[in-house]
Amino acid sequence: MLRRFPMLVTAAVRLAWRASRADTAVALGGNLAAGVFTAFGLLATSDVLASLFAAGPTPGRVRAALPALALVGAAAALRGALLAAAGWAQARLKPQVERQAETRLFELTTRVELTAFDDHEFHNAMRRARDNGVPDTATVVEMTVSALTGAVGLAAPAVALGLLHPALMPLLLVTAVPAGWAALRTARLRYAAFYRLSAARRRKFMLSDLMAERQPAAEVRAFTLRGFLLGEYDRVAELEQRVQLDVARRQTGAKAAGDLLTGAATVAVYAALGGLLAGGVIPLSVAGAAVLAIRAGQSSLAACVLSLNKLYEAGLYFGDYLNFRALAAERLPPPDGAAPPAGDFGRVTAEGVTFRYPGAAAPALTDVSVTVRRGEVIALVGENGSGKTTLAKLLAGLYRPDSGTIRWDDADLAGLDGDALRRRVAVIAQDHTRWPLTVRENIVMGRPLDEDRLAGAAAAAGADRVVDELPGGYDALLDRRFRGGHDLSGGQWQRVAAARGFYRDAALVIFDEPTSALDARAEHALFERIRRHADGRTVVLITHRLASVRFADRIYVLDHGRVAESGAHADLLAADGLYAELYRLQASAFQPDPQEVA
Ligand SMILES: Nc1ncnc2c1ncn2[C@@H]1O[C@H](COP(=O)(O)OP(=O)(O)OP(=O)(O)O)[C@@H](O)[C@H]1O
Repeated sequence: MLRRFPMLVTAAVRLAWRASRADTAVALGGNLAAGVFTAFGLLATSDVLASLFAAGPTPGRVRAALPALALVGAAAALRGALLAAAGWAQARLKPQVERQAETRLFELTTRVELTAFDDHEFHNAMRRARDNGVPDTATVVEMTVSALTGAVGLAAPAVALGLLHPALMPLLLVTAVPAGWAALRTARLRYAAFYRLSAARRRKFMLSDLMAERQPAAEVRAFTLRGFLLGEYDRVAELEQRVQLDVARRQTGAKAAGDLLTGAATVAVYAALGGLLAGGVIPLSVAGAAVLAIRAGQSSLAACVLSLNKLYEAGLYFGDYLNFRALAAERLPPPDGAAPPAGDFGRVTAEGVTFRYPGAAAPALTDVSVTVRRGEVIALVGENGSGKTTLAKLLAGLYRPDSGTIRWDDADLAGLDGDALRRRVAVIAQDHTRWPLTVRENIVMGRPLDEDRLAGAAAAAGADRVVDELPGGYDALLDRRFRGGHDLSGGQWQRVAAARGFYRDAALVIFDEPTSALDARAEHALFERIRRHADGRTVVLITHRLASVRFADRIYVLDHGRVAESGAHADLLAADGLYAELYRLQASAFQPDPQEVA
C-alpha cells in the first residue's frame, strides 16, 4: 500500500487537476485549511478547560473562559464553511473526472491496431478497465481527497496533543494501526476475488446477453437452448457465489480482529492517560482536552481508514485502468505516419505478404502478391477460410503484414498515417455492422451529408426501395429496441451496407461478399453497378458467385492463404486448375436435369 499510495495519489490528483483546476484546488485547499482550524479549536478548548478548572468562584471562571470559548466557536464556524466549500468542489469533481477517464479510454479503444481485438488479454484488460476502472477513477479522486481530509483531521488533534504534552501524540497513533490493517486486508481480499473472477464474469455477461438480448432470442428458442444456457449460467454463477462467500467469511474475520485490537489499543491509551494524570505529568485540564482530542482524532481516524480502504480498493481497479491505458498505448499505430500520396493512385500492390493473426497456429496469408490498377476490378475467390477477407483488410490498411509490403503506387502503407489512408478506402465487410442509427446515418457514416449523393448511393445499391417502404424514409431508426425503431431483412441490410460503399466515394473500394443475401435480380444489378463504379477507382471484389466474377479484370484464386492461380476468367478456365473446378461445380448446379427437361 505504501509503495502504491504515492503513485495513486499523484495519478488521481493529476487527473482531477486536468478535469477542473478550480474544483481540485478548492477541494484540497479547503480540507487542509479546515484541519488547521480543527487543531486551533482543540487548543482553544484546552484553554477553556484550563479556565474552568482554575481555582476561584465559578462565575469568574466562566467569564475567564469566554474569550477562549469565542475562539472555539469561530474556529468551528470557519471549519464548517471551509468543509462545505470543499465538499461542494469534491462533488463537482466526480462527474468531471469520470467523463475525462471514459473519454480517454474510448480515445484509445477506437485507435488501437485492429489486431488488439483478436487478443483475449486485451479484451480482459479492457473489460476490467471499462466496467470497474472508469467508475472507480472518480472514487479514487474522491477518496484521495477524503483520505487527505481524514489525515488532516487526524494530524490536527495529534499536533494539538503534541502541543499539550509530547507524550500524548503517539498514544493517538497507536489506535490507528489495527483499524488500518483490517481495512487494507478486506480491500485486498475483495480485489483478489474480483481478479480471479474476471474471466468467469465476462462469460457470465456473455451468457446473460445471449439469454436477454433481442438478436439471439429467436435462435435460443429455435434450437431449444434455454436449458443449456441456464445450466452454463448456473455453473459460472455457482463459482462466483462460492468465491464471494469465501471472501465474506475472511473479510468478517479480518474486521473482527481489527475491531478487537482497536478496542484493546483504546483501553491502553486511556490507561496511559490515567497514568500520566495520576503521576502529575499533566494537569486535569490537559487530560480533559486530550480526551476530546483523542475522540476527535479517532473519529477522523475512522473516516480516514474508511477512505483509505475505499481508496486502496478503488486504487486497484484504477491501477487496471492505468495498466490498460499503457497496454493500449503500446498497440497504437506509429504516430508519425506520412500522408498518403495526393490525388488518385495508379496502383495498389501487395508483394510477398505474410500475415498471422495473434495467437493463431498458422499464418492466414503466406507470401501473397497481388496488383490492382486504377479502373480495374479484381476478384478474390477461393474456398472458406482461404484468406480472402484477411487479404482485403491488409490492402485497406486495417492490418499490417508481418512481412512483405503493401504499396499505394510507391508509398509503403507501413509508413502512412492509418486514418488518412482509410479515409480514402471503403470497406463493405462481409459481417458489416447493423448500426443502431437512422438509415441516413447508416449510409453517410460520419461523412458530410450530401442529399444528392445519398440518393445516388442508395439507388446504386438498391437501398432506395428499402427506404421507400420505411415509414420514416431516411430518418427511420434501424433498431427495434428503441421506440419507433425498425428492423430490416438480411438482404435489405446488405443493400444499405453496399450504399455506404457507394456514398463514400473512395479511391479503393472493397466489397466483401456484397450479394450473399441478395435476391437474383438485386445481385445482378449490384454486380453491374460495381463494374461501373470501378471507373476511375479501384475495386476489390470478394465473392463465391463465380458467374459474377467473369467480368473482373483479374481473378486471384486463394488456397490455404496462398495465391494458387491468377488471371482472367477465360485463362483460368483454360488452365483447368482450382478455379475451373470450382466454376464447373457451380455451373453444374444450373444445368437442366435431363429428366426435368423431358
Ligand atoms: N480474427 C481472427 N483471428 C484468428 N484467425 C482468424 C481471424 N479471422 C480469420 N481467421 C482465420 O484466418 C483464415 C482466413 O480467414 P478469412 O476470413 O480471411 O477467410 P475467407 O477466405 O475470407 O473465408 P470465407 O470465404 O469463409 O469468408 C481462416 O483460417 C480463419 O480461421
